[in-house]
Amino acid sequence: MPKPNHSTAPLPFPILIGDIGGTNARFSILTDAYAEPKQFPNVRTADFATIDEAIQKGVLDKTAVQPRSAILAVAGPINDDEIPLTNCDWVVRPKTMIEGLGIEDVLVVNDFEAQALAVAALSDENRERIGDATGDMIASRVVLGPGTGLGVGGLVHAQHSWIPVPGEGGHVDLGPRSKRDYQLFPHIETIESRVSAEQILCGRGLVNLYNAICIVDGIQPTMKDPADITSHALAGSDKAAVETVSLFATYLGRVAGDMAMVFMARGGVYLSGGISQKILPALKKPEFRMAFEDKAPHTALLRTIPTYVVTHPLAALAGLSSYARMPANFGVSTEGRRWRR
Ligand SMILES: Nc1ncnc2c1ncn2[C@@H]1O[C@H](COP(=O)(O)OP(=O)(O)OP(=O)(O)O)[C@@H](O)[C@H]1O
Repeated sequence: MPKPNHSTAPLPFPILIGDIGGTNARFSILTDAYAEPKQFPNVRTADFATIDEAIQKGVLDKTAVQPRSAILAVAGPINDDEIPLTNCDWVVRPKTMIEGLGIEDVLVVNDFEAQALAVAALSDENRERIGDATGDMIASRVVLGPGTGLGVGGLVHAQHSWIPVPGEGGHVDLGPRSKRDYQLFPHIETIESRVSAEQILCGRGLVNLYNAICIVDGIQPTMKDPADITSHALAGSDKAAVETVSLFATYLGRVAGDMAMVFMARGGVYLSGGISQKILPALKKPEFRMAFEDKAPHTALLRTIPTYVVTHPLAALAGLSSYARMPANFGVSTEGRRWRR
């Protein structure tokens, strides 16, 4: 019977690497520490009843390589032998995987830990800088990802290693500051009467903010899809959409600046998730960076911290691969989330 195991011994190669999102799951296999990962086509989670079936049909049936271990990044807390995913019906059951898929060792981590691992070493081709602050200081970092929700992960640099810190940073309070904020915030849909950052800084949050603007300005909302709002905003073809994305950039800058202070992220703040890349031109306008730096009494500190949008198409997989190759460079906790035959 497979058992939970806290071993920090390296996982044996070949290693199956998986980034399991709500809509898509992405897989690759690392055959050894030096080889390029063997990449498999994205799997749509809705196309398979279980993750085990998706791994069998989407990966194992397509290669002669039998992985001995697996590292899987999932959206959601890892508290038990059964890990339900936040935005799809799959349940990750490492014990069942070990029994059914010929894998002997499974480590499950949080999706934003994987994103954090990725930003330890991201080359310039895989990121786009926002603002003038530059530098690749070996120092703590933060990643924020507005997508279906708002994920936040810290990457603390301590004792010569990178320590990813999973958390629920997307659920911090977000408060009004400007006169316009005070008009709009009473109309932002709350969660148990609270405006958490995720009520605004994600796909449905964009719609929430757009609706509040329409209410205050007395206009009929015409858009329900976040992608419509951002495309009208970028094209400059709808005034409320333009303001929505401008304020989204301001609020994202505000929360990103807060996270930078919490983690003393002199190494940089990285924006990932489905939305950041799509609104890159809006993030390059002054609002994001102004809000990021507007952190008295620490404005001078924030001015020195670089901010980037992650443009790597498979950043989480890249982060997990770096860890799988060189586990000694990272302080990844395995307690309660590693299972071995
Ligand atoms: N062009 C766009 N502008 C604004 N929002 C968008 C755009 N395209 C997608 N979105 C929103 O982004 C969210 C999806 O984000 P993301 O791609 O990060 O998903 P995810 O939760 O990581 O899931 P998965 O990993 O399965 O893709 C949805 O709310 C979607 O409506």
